[in-house]
Amino acid sequence: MSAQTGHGPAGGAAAGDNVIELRDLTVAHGRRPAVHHVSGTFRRGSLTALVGPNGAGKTSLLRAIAGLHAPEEGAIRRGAGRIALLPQMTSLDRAFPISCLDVVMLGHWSRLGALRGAAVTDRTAAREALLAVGLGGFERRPVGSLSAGQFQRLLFARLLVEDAPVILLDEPFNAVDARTAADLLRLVQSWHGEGRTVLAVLHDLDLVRREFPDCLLLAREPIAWGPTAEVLSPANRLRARMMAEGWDEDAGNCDPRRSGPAAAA
Ligand SMILES: Nc1ncnc2c1ncn2[C@@H]1O[C@H](COP(=O)(O)OP(=O)(O)OP(=O)(O)O)[C@@H](O)[C@H]1O
Repeated sequence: MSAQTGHGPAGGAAAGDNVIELRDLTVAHGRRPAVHHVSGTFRRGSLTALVGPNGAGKTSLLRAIAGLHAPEEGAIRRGAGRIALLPQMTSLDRAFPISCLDVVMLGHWSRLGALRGAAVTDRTAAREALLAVGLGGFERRPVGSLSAGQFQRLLFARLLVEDAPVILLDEPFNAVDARTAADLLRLVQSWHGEGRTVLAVLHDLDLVRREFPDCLLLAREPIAWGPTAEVLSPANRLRARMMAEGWDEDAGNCDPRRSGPAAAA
């Protein structure tokens, strides 16, 4: 498969290229919108950074795309293929008594179903995934004994065996050292090279400019979506900051007749 880039509100691609399409999407907690009026498409093979201030709705949007949070309004059209999600590390309970190999095996079960017994080849693939993320020999280690960086490597090993065409990453390089971040970034780049569609929540804008061809800048609503250099203009970043600062946490849903992103990339 060859990698493609380019997507956003303007679209322009053939429908089959659009792996995920957001139609005037609002995601809410209770009746309070976390993010609203997002419209646009992620093209097959695109590599997109999802950026924005704290509380901008990035995690909420990611979870909605993954199917873990139903839209309050609007719709998400998902093309064929599974979606794998790497949650924020802080949201995971690492005290759970489970071995590293078993965590990686969970990637098989999400792909093939929990009722199917593990085959020898599945265990081999899980061991190979551990090796690929630099955790060879960690098979029997309880996850609770891992450092933050090792734990993130482990979750990437699980993504490797999940083998999903669409991969969502929530702050994948948070709380890991530079070497671990570089190793994990190489995996992300290899997924992009294989034609997978990758969307990653990130805060490091220098990294985004260097490594992510496309970007969605969010501040409860899309500020801009498209080629990274254009999206991360000083004017767009200022607007995102002002939108985030001016947001009323207690506001309910707004007029549903309003639609479309605030600004196209
Ligand atoms: N489970 C929840 N229940 C109620 N409100 C929530 C919940 N999760 C998120 N929110 C609210 O939704 C809004 C968006 O949060 P979200 O975590 O999606 O933002 P974010 O851009 O990922 O933030 P950060 O960069 O700080 O991780 C915030 O106001 C947050 O308080």
